[in-house]
Amino acid sequence: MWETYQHFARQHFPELCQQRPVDSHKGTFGTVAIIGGNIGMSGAVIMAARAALKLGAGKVKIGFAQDSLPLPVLENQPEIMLYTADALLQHQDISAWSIGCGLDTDTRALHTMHLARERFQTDTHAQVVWDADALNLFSLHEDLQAAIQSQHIITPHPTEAARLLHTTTASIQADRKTAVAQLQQRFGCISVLKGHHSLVQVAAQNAYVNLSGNAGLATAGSGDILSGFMTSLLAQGMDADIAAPAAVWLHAAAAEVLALQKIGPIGMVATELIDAARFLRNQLSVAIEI
Ligand SMILES: NC(=O)C1=CN([C@@H]2O[C@H](COP(=O)(O)OP(=O)(O)OC[C@H]3O[C@@H](n4cnc5c(N)ncnc54)[C@H](O)[C@@H]3O)[C@@H](O)[C@H]2O)[C@@H](O)CC1
Ligand SMILES: Nc1ncnc2c1ncn2[C@@H]1O[C@H](COP(=O)(O)OP(=O)(O)O)[C@@H](O)[C@H]1O
Repeated sequence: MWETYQHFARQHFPELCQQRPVDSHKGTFGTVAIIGGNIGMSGAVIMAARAALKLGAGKVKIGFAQDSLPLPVLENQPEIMLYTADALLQHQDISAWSIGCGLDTDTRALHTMHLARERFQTDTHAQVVWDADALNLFSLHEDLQAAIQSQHIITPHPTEAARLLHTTTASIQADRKTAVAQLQQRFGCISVLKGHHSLVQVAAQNAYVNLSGNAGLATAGSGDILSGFMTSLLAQGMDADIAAPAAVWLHAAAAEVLALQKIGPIGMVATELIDAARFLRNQLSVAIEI
């Protein structure tokens, strides 16, 4: 039943199909940092962090854009370490970052983005996925865009893309291929335009069209889960130009797995994608001989 997925992944994303080395340890699979989660949207970073952990990252840390921690421990995921965003942005052991889920655009969020700009303007080799309100803040405060490096990934949905390109959602949707190429050119980084048949533009001539997925993905937090998956693959050592399309494909394929199990598309919730993607990734590596 899973052969079609195995076949596709082996052809397009062989890195997703590799088994874990027998002598691996948690350091082998990197440390993820998820920055965002302003007051009322702690759930966004928690979802992204759980997605990163369960897709195989060695360690996962959350940095809440709040003055103090909203909770001392995640009771249903105590493996995840909790910090304020200000504290986590000082850590030196991070393999990959996701910045923006549930961040909001208020003065607290802006303060976090200024700290992020300071860090990534000098830490130029960092792996970063910019998502959600980080993108909205890039639109509102163009000076923040100095943080973006060529190996970074931006993941706007059509309305975020419209804000970034100072146009309307309708015009983005009218010509999505041109829009994603403009994002890549304008921001000089890997660009993902989300939505039905998400597009990934890695370089001027290098676009990937994702055909997996279903409308079950149209649910709150689904993008936060994608951000967690993508950052997890980066932390595990995948190059950004592969991690971006691979995460887009796996995230959408997980929705297909849930639909096959009759958990969706109607009423599927974002966190359900996590175990489905973990299941699928393990299926992909099952029959591979190294
Ligand atoms: N539990 C939580 O804490 C959650 C927090 N979230 C956060 O909420 C913040 C606001 O994000 P939102 O995206 O909800 O708000 P936005 O105002 O940025 O965008 C939502 C609107 O964008 C348009 N849009 C999105 N996808 C589209 C598509 N494929 N085609 C056409 N139009 C499309 C729709 O009009 C939609 O109502 C973000 O920081 C996000 O991370 C959300 O992820 C939901 C869950
Ligand atoms: N109709 C659809 N078909 C395929 N994928 C979809 C559809 N609607 C949404 N998605 C996917 O779901 C995710 C939604 O992300 P986003 O809009 O950022 O959600 P949120 O902000 O709630 O986390 C994206 O990966 C997008 O490509």
